[in-house]
Amino acid sequence: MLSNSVIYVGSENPAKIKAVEMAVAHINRLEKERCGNAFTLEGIRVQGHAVSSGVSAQPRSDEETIQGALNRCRALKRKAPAAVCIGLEGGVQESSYGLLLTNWGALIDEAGQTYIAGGLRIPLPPEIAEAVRKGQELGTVIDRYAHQTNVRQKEGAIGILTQGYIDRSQLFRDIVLLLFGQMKHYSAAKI
Ligand SMILES: O=P(O)(O)OP(=O)(O)OP(=O)(O)OC[C@H]1O[C@@H](n2cnc3c(O)ncnc32)[C@H](O)[C@@H]1O
Ligand SMILES: [Mg+2]
Repeated sequence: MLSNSVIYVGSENPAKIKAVEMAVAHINRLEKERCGNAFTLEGIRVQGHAVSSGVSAQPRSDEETIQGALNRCRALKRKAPAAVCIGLEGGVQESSYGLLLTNWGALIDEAGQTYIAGGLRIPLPPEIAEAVRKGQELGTVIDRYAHQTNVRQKEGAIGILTQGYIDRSQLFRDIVLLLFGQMKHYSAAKI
């Protein structure tokens, strides 16, 4: 059990906050099945706070995207030193297979240990990739592509490009599970 009853997320984007809530619910279900009461997040509240990512609005490499996730959780940790803080960041990465959609997360635990984890990645279609390479934000380009508004706060580019088989919250949920999983693994008996 965490001593602090709030987990902070460095964003007010509902897709990201929902992702952390989904991860917490998944862990509680899993731990109940395993009767592993040592690691429960029962009763934990998830709270979003807008903080600066400290990188460009559209990170263009894994390095920059990881940095953005780290900056977000470090900014939160300065505000709430005793809490678990999470930063989630979307970005793109150039490859010989096209421009890839990428997502990264970072978590600082109660003891101050930092963990990072990456998410699923798929190539962006050439017309989206071209617009992003020219300097536009993916969030803007995907809205135009999907004839929708605020896709980034809903199913995300991943949801649009996979017909909703995987949406942005599910993608970030898995990243958050990788973060909590590592936290549990490396901090073992402490929780
Ligand atoms: O309020 P914040 O937390 O900043 O949420 P955001 O939607 O802007 O998300 P990010 O800053 O993490 O994403 C960086 C950029 O990549 C874009 N992006 C990344 N993944 C996306 C997705 O799945 N759908 C739409 N836009 C995405 C987003 O619009 C930003 O321009
Ligand atoms: Mg942003």
